[in-house]
Amino acid sequence: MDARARRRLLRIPRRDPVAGLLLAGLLLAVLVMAAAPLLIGADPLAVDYGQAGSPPSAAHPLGTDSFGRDVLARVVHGGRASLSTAGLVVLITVTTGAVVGAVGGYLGGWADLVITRIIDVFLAFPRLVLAIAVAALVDGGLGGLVLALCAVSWPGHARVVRGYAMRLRDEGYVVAARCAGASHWRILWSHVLGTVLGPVVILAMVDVGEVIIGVAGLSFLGLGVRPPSPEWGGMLNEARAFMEDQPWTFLGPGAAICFVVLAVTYVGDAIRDGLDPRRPRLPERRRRAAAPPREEAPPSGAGHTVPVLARVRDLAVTAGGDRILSGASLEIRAGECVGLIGASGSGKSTLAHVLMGLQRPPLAVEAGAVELFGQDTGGWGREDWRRVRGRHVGLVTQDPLNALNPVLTVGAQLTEAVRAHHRASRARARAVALETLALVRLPGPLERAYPHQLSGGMRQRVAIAMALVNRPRLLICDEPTTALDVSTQARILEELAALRATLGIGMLFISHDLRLVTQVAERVAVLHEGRVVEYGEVGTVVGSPRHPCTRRLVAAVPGTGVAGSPRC
Ligand SMILES: Nc1ncnc2c1ncn2[C@@H]1O[C@H](COP(=O)(O)OP(=O)(O)OP(=O)(O)O)[C@@H](O)[C@H]1O
Repeated sequence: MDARARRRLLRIPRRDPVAGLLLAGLLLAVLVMAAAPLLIGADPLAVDYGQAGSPPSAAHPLGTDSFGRDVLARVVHGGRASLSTAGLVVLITVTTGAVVGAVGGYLGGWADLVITRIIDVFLAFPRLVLAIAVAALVDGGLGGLVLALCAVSWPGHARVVRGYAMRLRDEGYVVAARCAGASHWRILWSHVLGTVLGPVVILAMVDVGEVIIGVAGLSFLGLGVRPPSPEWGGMLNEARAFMEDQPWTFLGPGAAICFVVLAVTYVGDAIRDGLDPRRPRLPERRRRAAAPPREEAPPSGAGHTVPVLARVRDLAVTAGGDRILSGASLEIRAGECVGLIGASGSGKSTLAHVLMGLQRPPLAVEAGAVELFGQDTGGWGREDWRRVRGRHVGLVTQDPLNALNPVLTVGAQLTEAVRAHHRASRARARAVALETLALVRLPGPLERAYPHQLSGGMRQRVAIAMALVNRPRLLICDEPTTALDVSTQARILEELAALRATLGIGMLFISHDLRLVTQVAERVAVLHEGRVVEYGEVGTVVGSPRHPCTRRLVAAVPGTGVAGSPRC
């Protein structure tokens, strides 16, 4: 677990005081159970018929049962059996499920087929019925109970882990590890199991509650811990006959089961939320009170009265305490192209995401403002952003394969994009889609192609068509040509410039290559460590760069003759 995850875990009691209290209660309960022989004087097995069925008193705070045994001592000692059995079951099931699921999902083929069939067989039976059958078959007291609960619990874990492993199998870093010659077992251990560990631990926490109920349930049915040894489920079973006359005999174990199951489940949930770096630290946007705009932004086409399409003012963005953007400002006017340039990690994509309202926790806007079409986006809600994204602002990213759905044809995706914003018939939407394909110089029949059937350049054109299909007023291009070869890059740039002229749209062109920016942009903003350090006409910025970072970027363009500092 990395330091950030540890910090997030330690912050849980502050973020969620109820979880903190329940965790403290659980730890206290475990401590009391562990030190039971020292703390509780009464013997949980000592029978005293003279005291049988006594109500709670100073000598017996939870009363005695029908054999005169101290209920408090039995609850505390019984908790040791319940919790240790549950812990053992969870440990075995999580390990088995993770290993089996990871092997099946990662290896695929016959191994996966056999594993999934076995999982299916286990999952086909109702959990409790299967557990009862196994426990009855083994008839081995505590050992049989553990075996029965493991038998019904591991398939659920295996199925979840298998799903993760199948996805991870084709992840770039796993493929890279394969290409580097790593063995299957090494990849399984460090890449697959290492990655699924987080979700598996969370699943295990949530499972603890269910297993405690399982232990209690089987013991209640006489299939677990054997009398006279105390165990919560077994105690409930014994108390059943005396429920009306001696209610205290079932209140103790009943309350213990309820508390532990509720506390473990709640704390498990809180840990899952706490470990998820995408969860917000505060309810989103609590800081901002501005009313969201209910009016749709002005439509594209004739009649634009707002010259500035986007304005970013002193934008400060953090991610879990780290500053990503600090006081970034720029504006994009209708019809112009602004280049945003900076070294890797300077915050370019983050700025683009904030402009599209796409930032997710841990990224948080701490200060400053983003205006789109003259409106402050600070108070916009999900629906406001949905109406603007794709309709008035389009985004083109550097990886079109990620932006396109692999199982839908190009035509279907373009049509869907039109219909997301317009009440257009399928035929009308298709006509717009074809028109847009022509605009990016792709032939109409391509609408029937799937993304994987296209070349990199064609895919990027489709991604541009997707961004333009609703004729937005502002296009954000986040390194749109990075993944392309030089000649395709040049063609795409020419086409973007032509489209800008034809459609009259404003454009933010993000790149780390100043040469590209000078080809398409009129003005350029240089981003360095989250700050716009230089902003102006391309000719001025390139001709007489003032900031060392700009000088470095300019120096990297052959033929400029400007000396740059060693580091940007
Ligand atoms: N979701 C996130 N959580 C935490 N940190 C993030 C997140 N997104 C971005 N960052 C951090 O913000 C910084 C800027 O990232 P960003 O992707 O905006 O840079 P960039 O200039 O676009 O880089 P590149 O040119 O390499 O794409 C980086 O240090 C990155 O680690």
